[in-house]
Amino acid sequence: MKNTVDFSGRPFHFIGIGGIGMSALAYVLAQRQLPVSGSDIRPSHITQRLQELGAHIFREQEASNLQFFLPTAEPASESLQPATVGVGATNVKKTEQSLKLEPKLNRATGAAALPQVICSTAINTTNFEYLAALELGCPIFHRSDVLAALIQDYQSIAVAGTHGKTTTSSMIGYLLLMAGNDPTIVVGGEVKAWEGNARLGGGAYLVAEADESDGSLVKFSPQLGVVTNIELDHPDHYESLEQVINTFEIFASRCQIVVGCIDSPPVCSRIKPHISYSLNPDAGADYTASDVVYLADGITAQIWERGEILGELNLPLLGQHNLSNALAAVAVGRHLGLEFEVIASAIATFAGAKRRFELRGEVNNIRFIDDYAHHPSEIRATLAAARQNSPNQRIVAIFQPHRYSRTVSLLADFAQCFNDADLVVITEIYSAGEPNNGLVNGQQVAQEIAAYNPHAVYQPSLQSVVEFLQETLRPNDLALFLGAGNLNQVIPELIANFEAAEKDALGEYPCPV
Ligand SMILES: CC(=O)N[C@H]1[C@@H](OP(=O)(O)OP(=O)(O)OC[C@H]2O[C@@H](n3ccc(=O)[nH]c3=O)[C@H](O)[C@@H]2O)O[C@H](CO)[C@@H](O)[C@@H]1O[C@H](C)C(=O)O
Ligand SMILES: Nc1ncnc2c1ncn2[C@@H]1O[C@H](COP(=O)(O)OP(=O)(O)OP(=O)(O)O)[C@@H](O)[C@H]1O
Ligand SMILES: C[C@H](N)C(=O)O
Repeated sequence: MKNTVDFSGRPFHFIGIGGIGMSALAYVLAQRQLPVSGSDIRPSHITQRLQELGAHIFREQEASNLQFFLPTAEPASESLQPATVGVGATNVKKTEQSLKLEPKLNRATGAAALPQVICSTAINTTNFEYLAALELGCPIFHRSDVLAALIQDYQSIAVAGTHGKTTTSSMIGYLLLMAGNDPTIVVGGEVKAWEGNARLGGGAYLVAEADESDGSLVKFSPQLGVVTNIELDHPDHYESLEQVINTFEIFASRCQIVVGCIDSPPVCSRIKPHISYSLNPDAGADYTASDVVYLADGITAQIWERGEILGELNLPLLGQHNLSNALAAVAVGRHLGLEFEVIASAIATFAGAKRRFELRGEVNNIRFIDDYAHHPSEIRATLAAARQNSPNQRIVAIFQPHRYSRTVSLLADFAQCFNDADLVVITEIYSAGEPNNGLVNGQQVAQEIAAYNPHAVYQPSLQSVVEFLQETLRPNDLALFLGAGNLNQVIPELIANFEAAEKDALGEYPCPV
């Protein structure tokens, strides 16, 4: 019999628990008082938050982690002995410390004691903890199997699309929260309103992000599906745009109702949404906007529903791409029966998700902004928003290409998406766990961009980026950090350095005697 995810009390053990999708599920299950544990090779504030909830987090990823679920702590069999194992780049060693761990988990007997092991796509089949779970006979699921089961448990809204999933799903979750529906929310980014990427509510609705990167969104059967747009973004999984479209068609066929943006040609012609939205008032969509005014701190627009005006929307986000995301949220809210006034007043206070055009600080009239853009269309949209918002500032775009597969496949598009930047800094490619195929590197990306924007330079490392920007940034610059990897780690250091330099310049520090 095919295993089904058991929410009745059997333990969950997440391999890769610190992932943005994995941790959201782990959070909700832990909040539902289910036994949750997991491991991750990268401790973070996200794993720390789960630990504070009582989840058992193993800092090393090794076969013996699973021994702690067995009623007796018999030494593992020879084949499981993880004296020294390699996990990815991490050689881990069973340590005395780990033997002292006493899991705060219920100790059922026999097979029932074994946890349901949940794996991220980032966990490959050579992972020793995964292999140990297989050998012990644990039920093994993918992250999407747990999400699919949760989606079945609620009146669910699943937000899919190549770009804008996290922003749109977070906005929908937020407006349902503000409307008093107490939703459960599972998204791919961190949102201030619920201080993270997940929230357990007591209401009937679940709002989830439906990730297409590994094709697993075809498992979901939500009442309401949203498709924001469709492009090729994961050549590591899809051979062509046609394959991406086919996957979204399967997803859409499993939704009772589909809300879609018909400004995206494949959504318009292939998904054919039941409820449509468009930035073009003449496109004949069910929802659209007119009288759009782009302000310094957001956007106002008149919102229309099937030819009738609903009223004014004040969106505290920048860029027409976010107005498009907001139209999706309005369409969903209206479909769920909310008054436009309730929707508009909620969206007016939506602060967005972290790392989505997030202002990290301002020093000496230099603004430091963090954005998750890692696809040419996302970079183009975000630079257009920055240019619109700051027509008189010098825009310095610092971009960390993300995945070798995406960079080589979309190189021609990356070359032409930085035209709105006055200066472009390109770093070495962030692997995201991919092997370096040797087909492309950051310097080549900078060279390709320079053919269209002559002010493109290559700074290979995060340290060289810091040194370069300290010499280059000047008052009235907008420093826009673009990427989904670890580039944004340099922002706090840069801000601190500029603050120190400013204090020096103001003579606030006594001169050394
Ligand atoms: C790989 C993958 O499918 N990632 C997607 C999945 O997150 P999750 O499944 O949690 O994946 P992770 O965030 O990438 O986080 C993965 C976690 O796994 C650890 N690790 C990784 C390797 C290893 O050997 N051991 C080990 O512990 C590692 O340290 C990290 O914390 O779902 C999210 C929500 O939709 C997507 O945003 C996310 O990125 C998609 C692609 C995108 O938005 O395009
Ligand atoms: N509707 C949109 N069209 C194009 N770009 C967008 C759109 N919405 C957001 N973006 C850009 O894409 C970035 C990622 O946004 P978001 O995280 O909401 O999308 P996502 O689909 O969850 O991303 P991913 O799946 O790649 O992690 C944003 O920081 C912004 O630069
Ligand atoms: C950023 C996106 N989650 C990727 O891994 O490509």
